[in-house]
Amino acid sequence: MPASEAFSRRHLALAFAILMPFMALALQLRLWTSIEPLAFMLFYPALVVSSWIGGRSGGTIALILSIVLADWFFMEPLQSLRVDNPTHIARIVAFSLIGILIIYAHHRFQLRTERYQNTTENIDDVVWVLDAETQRLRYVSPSIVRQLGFAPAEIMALPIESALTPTIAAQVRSLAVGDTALGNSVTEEVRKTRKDGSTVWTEVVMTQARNQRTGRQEVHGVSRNITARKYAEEQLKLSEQRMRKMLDNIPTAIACCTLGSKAEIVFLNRQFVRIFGYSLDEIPDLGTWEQLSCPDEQSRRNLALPWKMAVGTIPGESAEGMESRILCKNGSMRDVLINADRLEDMMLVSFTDITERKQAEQRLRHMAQHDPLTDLPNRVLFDEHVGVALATARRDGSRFGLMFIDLDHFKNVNDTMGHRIGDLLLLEVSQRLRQTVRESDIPARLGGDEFVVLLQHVHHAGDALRVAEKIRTRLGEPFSIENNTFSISASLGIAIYPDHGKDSISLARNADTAMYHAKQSGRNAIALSESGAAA
Ligand SMILES: Nc1nc2c(ncn2[C@@H]2O[C@H](COP(=O)(O)OP(=O)(O)OP(=O)(O)O)[C@@H](O)[C@H]2O)c(=O)[nH]1
Repeated sequence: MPASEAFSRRHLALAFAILMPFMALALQLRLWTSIEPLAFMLFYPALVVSSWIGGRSGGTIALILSIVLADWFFMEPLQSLRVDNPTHIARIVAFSLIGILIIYAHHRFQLRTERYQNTTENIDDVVWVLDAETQRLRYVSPSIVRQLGFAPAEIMALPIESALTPTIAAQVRSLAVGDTALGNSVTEEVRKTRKDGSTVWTEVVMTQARNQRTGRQEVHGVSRNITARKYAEEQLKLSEQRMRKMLDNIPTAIACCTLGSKAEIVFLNRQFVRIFGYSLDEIPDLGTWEQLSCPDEQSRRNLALPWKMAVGTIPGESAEGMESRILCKNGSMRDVLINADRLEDMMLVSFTDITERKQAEQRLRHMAQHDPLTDLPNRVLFDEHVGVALATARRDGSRFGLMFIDLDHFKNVNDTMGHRIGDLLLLEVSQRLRQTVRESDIPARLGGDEFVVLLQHVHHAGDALRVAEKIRTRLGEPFSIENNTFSISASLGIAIYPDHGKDSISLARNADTAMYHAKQSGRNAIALSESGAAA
């Protein structure tokens, strides 16, 4: 009830209490001079005030008093009242008014009492009032029986530490010394022990107050049973802890981020930190993570794409399978497969480390395309390069050359110095080939002692012949392998696109034939294909 309303009601009641005796006195002085007026002057204020304050008992007193008053003062005169006498009519009206006011006041108090009792007795919350000065509970609502198993009287008899718990008692004390005009309020959650020994969680809201009747400082409290909510919260916390533990122990790196445009990262599992080296403090949002982990535009796009795709999906759906290369904090690169799953209010992005798988794939691919002894491209890869060179030359109208190289009498090396020295010689030959040709030219080993070089951007046959001569000279220089110094020679055959063939098969055949001619001419020689393009 607002203070101003309480103030006006109280003053209205007091005004009546003062006014009515005077009114009755005036009437009595005129009509019943034989009765001592002061004798009933006391009854009127008593009647009004008892009804005003008293609730049920006050109402009962008011009723008894009104019967006594009516019987004592009104019955006899009423019988002698005469309606043709204006003074008598005024008396009847005045006494009726007094009666109505008493009944009205009593009715208001009954209503208020009932409302108050309904509120405090039927709700599960416990309402209590503490006198700040005595530090004792002045009122505890009956619902305390349901909440703690104690009767209100039992609780009120206890010191506040036991009745309200030491935490609440401390809060109450600090509120009690504060300025009540501020109406400060404190909320605290505490666990209390019930009479049967079980525990109950309560949320206690305490407010400074001043008793309007007595003017004493009080603390009003409402204790609400929140055991069910606490249990649910604890279950939720446990389930969250379990979930985090599970996420921490899976081999996939996980990042959870918000759905907003900033995509703030709210959780990283242990595997994420272990793989990439970044902690949550270092990558608060997706933008920062992209800047740090994606050195190039393409990987940045690949990293962000699953996020963006999943944001557009409905909760529960996911965007899968984008591969990206991530730069880790320690400078190493990791290949990851990124999946994004949209949850209700956030995004769960998982990174599966596929670096080893990628490396294994790379190794297999390399093995399938390279010669194991010299690590030069093998026939498979060489054919791919020739295919690309053909497409480019056809488009640009440019030329390229195919050069076949076969070592002369290599069998002798194997036979005289052993297969191992033969292998080392082949390795050395491959290195000399690499060193002699341009970066853009592609040497390869077709098998045995047969090598081939793809000569890119040849303007005319003379260019290819010059390279061939360089190779022939370089291979003719002495080899020094495991304290064995010896010399070999090689025969080389050249075919130029499109002069000696317009496809890879005819080019290869013509280069091989030219090489055969070089052999035939006495070895350690170079021969240019003599075949025309039609051959
Ligand atoms: N050490 C070694 N020898 C190989 C390898 N592959 C093939 N060879 C040998 O290389 C020799 C190739 O000989 P050919 O090219 O037929 O004949 P050549 O002795 O070189 O004589 P010309 O070619 O006629 O000058 C054979 O003896 C093969 O056994 C290899 O990987 N390592």
